[in-house]
Amino acid sequence: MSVYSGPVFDMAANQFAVIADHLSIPLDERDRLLLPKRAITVSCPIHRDDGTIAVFEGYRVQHHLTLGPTKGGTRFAPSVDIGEVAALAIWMSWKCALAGLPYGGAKGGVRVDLSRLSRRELELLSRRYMQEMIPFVGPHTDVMAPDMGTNEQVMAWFMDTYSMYQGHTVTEIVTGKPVASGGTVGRLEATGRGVAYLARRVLNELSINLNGATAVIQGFGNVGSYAAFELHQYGLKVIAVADHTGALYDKSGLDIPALMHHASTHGSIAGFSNELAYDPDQILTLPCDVVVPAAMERVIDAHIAQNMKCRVLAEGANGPTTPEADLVLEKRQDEIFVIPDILCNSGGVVVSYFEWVQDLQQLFWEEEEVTRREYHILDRAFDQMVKRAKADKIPHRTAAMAIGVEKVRAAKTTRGLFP
Ligand SMILES: NC(=O)C1=CN([C@@H]2O[C@H](COP(=O)(O)OP(=O)(O)OC[C@H]3O[C@@H](n4cnc5c(N)ncnc54)[C@H](OP(=O)(O)O)[C@@H]3O)[C@@H](O)[C@H]2O)C=CC1
Ligand SMILES: O=C(O)CCC(=O)C(=O)O
Repeated sequence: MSVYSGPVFDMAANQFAVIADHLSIPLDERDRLLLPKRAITVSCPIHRDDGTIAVFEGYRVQHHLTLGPTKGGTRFAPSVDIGEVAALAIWMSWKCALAGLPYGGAKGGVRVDLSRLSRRELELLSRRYMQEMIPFVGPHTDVMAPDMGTNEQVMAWFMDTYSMYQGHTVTEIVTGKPVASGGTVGRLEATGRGVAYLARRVLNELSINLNGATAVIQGFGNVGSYAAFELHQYGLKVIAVADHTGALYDKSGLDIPALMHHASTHGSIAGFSNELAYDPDQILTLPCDVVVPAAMERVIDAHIAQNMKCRVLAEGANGPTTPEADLVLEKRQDEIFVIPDILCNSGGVVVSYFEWVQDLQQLFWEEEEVTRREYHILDRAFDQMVKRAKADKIPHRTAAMAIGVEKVRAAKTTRGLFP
């Protein structure tokens, strides 16, 4: 029996089967492409503030090393298990290949409820996780980054722990670090910025006026808040936002800069306004122009997909749409334009790549250059996806993944890994 199981892994495997059928990949090649190269499980003991010892389980899955080091975020959340991490690593592979980055996919995480950790305990856990991973990561082996539940500070602790072990500063071991510790300008905003940029591109192509267009955002962390901010800057009204504490709705548009300030000082959107409180279960089906899921996987099921009333689904989260929902959205593709996750949220890893390149060269770029290059890569991948979808008469997700899988397969084939 495989160690990889669970609904998120099944989803990644199911999507891959669709692509493999579409590309007529022989059955005996499929496991080699799908199953991860390495999966590492570690125990991370820490001394709690009350003097007791607690042990947290950590994971890192490296999907393939064919194109270069593996690359991907680290998630701290109660849901984390090896199946979820493996699925996220596989998606990273198709995402990096679609964007043309010299990486395989990876993902890591610790199963932990952050609401139960003090800042000191979080630092100990972050450092212990990296310490346990030292034999398996490196600037040319596997480069970590933030994901749900981790941020610039956690990346700085990772980098510091690795550097102390090496005896010198190794900024290129992780990306998404603070600029003060070798990070790049523009990484903090990159994922949300990319989501908003692509959503705007689709709105323009659909001839929808940005001024007065409306958006709904689920998740108000790194991705959701910066996507909301950029859409707001473009002139859209962000009419609803949700995080795990609840939702806010204002048909005339929420004050996004004020909400970002509130969320950064209070840790969530709770307490921003009682009058604007709304049912979080209803927000994905609100009538609007753009829906951005930017929280968890599998939030859009077939029922929600059937009831969505948006023109653009811009997937900020990884894996927000179930395969059953994809079948519904395929039938509704003239009504709803799907920008699939591996394209839509790829601005994050694209700018992580720029951060790694800058750290390796010790030559740092201006923000204008970072963002211009990010948008160039997103536009190129978007064009390739749309062209492929039209040519093969397939949904956008199938097209985007087919391009990614083909590139990985071509690299494996030319290196001689297949007979
Ligand atoms: N960070 C990055 O650069 C990238 C992230 N992604 C993906 O984007 C998604 C979000 O990541 P990121 O923004 O970094 O994570 P964060 O931890 O910064 O934010 C996650 C947000 O989702 C909210 N949330 C969690 N559970 C729910 C729920 N059940 N309903 C509504 N909201 C919920 C959180 O609320 P609360 O804070 O109240 O818990 C928080 O607002 C993930 O799928 C991640 O894999 C993809 C590419 C890059
Ligand atoms: O920035 C990176 O390296 C990875 C970001 C990430 O985890 C993702 O794209 O899902």
